[in-house]
Amino acid sequence: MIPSVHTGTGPCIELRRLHRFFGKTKAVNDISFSVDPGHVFGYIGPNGAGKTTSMRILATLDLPSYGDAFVDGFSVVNDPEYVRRRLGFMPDSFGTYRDVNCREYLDFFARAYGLSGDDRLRRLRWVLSFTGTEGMAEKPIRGLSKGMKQRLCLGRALIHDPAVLILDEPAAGLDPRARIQLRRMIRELADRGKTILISSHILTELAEICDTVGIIEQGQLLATGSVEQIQHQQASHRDLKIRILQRADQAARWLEPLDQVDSVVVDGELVRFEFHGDIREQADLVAKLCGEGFLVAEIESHKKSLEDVFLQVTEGLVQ
Ligand SMILES: Nc1ncnc2c1ncn2[C@@H]1O[C@H](COP(=O)(O)OP(=O)(O)OP(=O)(O)O)[C@@H](O)[C@H]1O
Repeated sequence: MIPSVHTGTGPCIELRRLHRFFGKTKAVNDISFSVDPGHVFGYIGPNGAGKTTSMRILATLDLPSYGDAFVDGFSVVNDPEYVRRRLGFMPDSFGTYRDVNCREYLDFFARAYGLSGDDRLRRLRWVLSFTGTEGMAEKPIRGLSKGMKQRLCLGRALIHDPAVLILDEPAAGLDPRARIQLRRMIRELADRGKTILISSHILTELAEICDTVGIIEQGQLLATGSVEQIQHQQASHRDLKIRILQRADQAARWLEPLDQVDSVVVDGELVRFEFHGDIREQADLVAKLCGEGFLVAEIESHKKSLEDVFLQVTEGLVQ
């Protein structure tokens, strides 16, 4: 019996120096990372970054040019049969099974995974209920909305109760409510012990549900860590607005030559500038201003938004 959650002690998903070349295109160019059991890893990158290629390798649908990927320590190259039973893959495009209904569709995949008898029926009932598709069970797939098709596709990935889920842009094309519902489902699956790799173009989309994110561009991992860590690493640049009672113009002249200060603008009592430093250095700066006798009355400090961080890390390069 294959366990439905990870039972070992090592990482549940691991990419080790993974490479995949298509002619001259380095779709995946030396990517390594690992995902701990029960964690959600957000794989974020612009079009053509290499997300789908690496996910397809993990799902044993393609092979690396060099390197390897592992599920529960089993290699996608050497043990693809084992890996396939342990993971559920939701591709970025839904297959064409227009004339079968949802129950028949899920039943087909349940049988393909070797489920039979009461086990199969129980699993079908659970998947229809979890994905909120039970009301659609007898409806032909051709009549489903995009959101319902995505739910059914997630149901297919879950039908054999895999420990690992690889979800390639599951939220693409969904309306805001459907996105929120999908996020809730993914978080619930992680809380039940599933290990999840999920891709998106949009960092903010995944920020709430991911334990860790990796930002990928042109086949390379540019940054990895929790959303807070990445934001902190990249947010060495803040917009500061300081209200200085009296002598604001003198304070601006004092600030201008400092290495960490740029683009100083004075507007009455307000002094606005870009500050290249962390929160500690910001505190030091304010202390020095006070030490110089300036009456600092208010401070507003704006960290970079997640969108800004994403744009800063990636260069918008397409190959
Ligand atoms: N079968 C293939 N043959 C040739 N080139 C390919 C093939 N599959 C992918 N590529 C190329 O590899 C690069 C990475 O593509 P991939 O689909 O992995 O990116 P992605 O991050 O998933 O992009 P998107 O967000 O647009 O789906 C692209 O330049 C793409 O054109």
